[in-house]
Amino acid sequence: MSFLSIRHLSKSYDAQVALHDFSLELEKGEFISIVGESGSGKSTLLRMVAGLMTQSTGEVVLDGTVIQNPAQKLVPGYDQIKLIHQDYQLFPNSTVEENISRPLIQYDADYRAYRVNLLMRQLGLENYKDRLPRQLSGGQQQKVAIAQALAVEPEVLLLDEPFSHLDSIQKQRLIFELKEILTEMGTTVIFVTHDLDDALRLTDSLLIVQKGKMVQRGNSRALCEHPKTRYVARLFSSINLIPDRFNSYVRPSDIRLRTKGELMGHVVDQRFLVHYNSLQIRLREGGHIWEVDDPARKYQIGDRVYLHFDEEKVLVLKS
Ligand SMILES: Nc1ncnc2c1ncn2[C@@H]1O[C@H](COP(=O)(O)OP(=O)(O)OP(=O)(O)O)[C@@H](O)[C@H]1O
Repeated sequence: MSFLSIRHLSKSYDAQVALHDFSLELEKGEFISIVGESGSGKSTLLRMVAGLMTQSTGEVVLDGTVIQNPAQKLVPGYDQIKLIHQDYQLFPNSTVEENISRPLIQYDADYRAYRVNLLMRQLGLENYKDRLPRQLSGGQQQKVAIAQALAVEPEVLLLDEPFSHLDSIQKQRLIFELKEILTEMGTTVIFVTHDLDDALRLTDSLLIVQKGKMVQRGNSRALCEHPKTRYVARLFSSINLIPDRFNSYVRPSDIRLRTKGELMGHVVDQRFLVHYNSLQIRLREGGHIWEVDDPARKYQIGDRVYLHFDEEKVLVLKS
């Protein structure tokens, strides 16, 4: 049996289904990122896994124990399962050190000091230990909230877009640091986000949700090369609809530009990106605009180009 089993979990709010028959098995220490657009049921899922929301159907089992929901448990939630979201709440009149040590109040003082110092060191908070939350940046406050959640060494950590207040450099650094700490602790992690790049910084193990349903699970390569739906395909890059073919698409990176051929268009816009120029090309046939990579940076606005792609690169996708 897996360490964490989520079995046929569903949640409806009145007539609206927020999560539909969701199942997932995770081993101890496994990381998974769940990617889905806003409203796809990610937060609802995590709150039920943490025992903070009552499900409509299904159950969550952690290491053989059924997680009780708020209708069954007087004080909802578990020390073994911590949920961190972007609207963390620190104690405003307590220092960084006090905030992190609060959850350890019932532990031995030596252990408490050891654990708080370790977390402050791991998260680079040592120089701020005597500051109050309002004297910290958003990123530092977020680190304190993470340290607070990790103080009791939870077995499962649920991350609900906790990095959205941070700028991208801070976010990349924090995800990298967190990955090291959580791997060392052997924590099982579910990270939900709408941002595929963030998801992949934590783990290559992905699960995609759409409208409350799991649509696909796999590593980034499998999902990029064999997406089941347009939404999954578009997480990796834009896709171009092939004229006169049913639900068939090709990625900008799978198109080659030539000076002769059948599918003709004109470059109408050009953007410099790190590894290539991104071109907008208006097809002669049907006037569709395609996005195409130009790695040789050869073509300019106004140029006539011919577009080629291999048949094996064509993606046939459901909506
Ligand atoms: N308390 C509630 N009452 C009624 N509907 C709700 C409630 N909470 C969430 N919903 C609805 O359930 C659906 C799933 O919401 P949820 O917050 O789980 O999605 P999400 O993927 O986490 O979205 P986001 O990324 O925007 O946080 C949405 O359509 C939302 O409007």
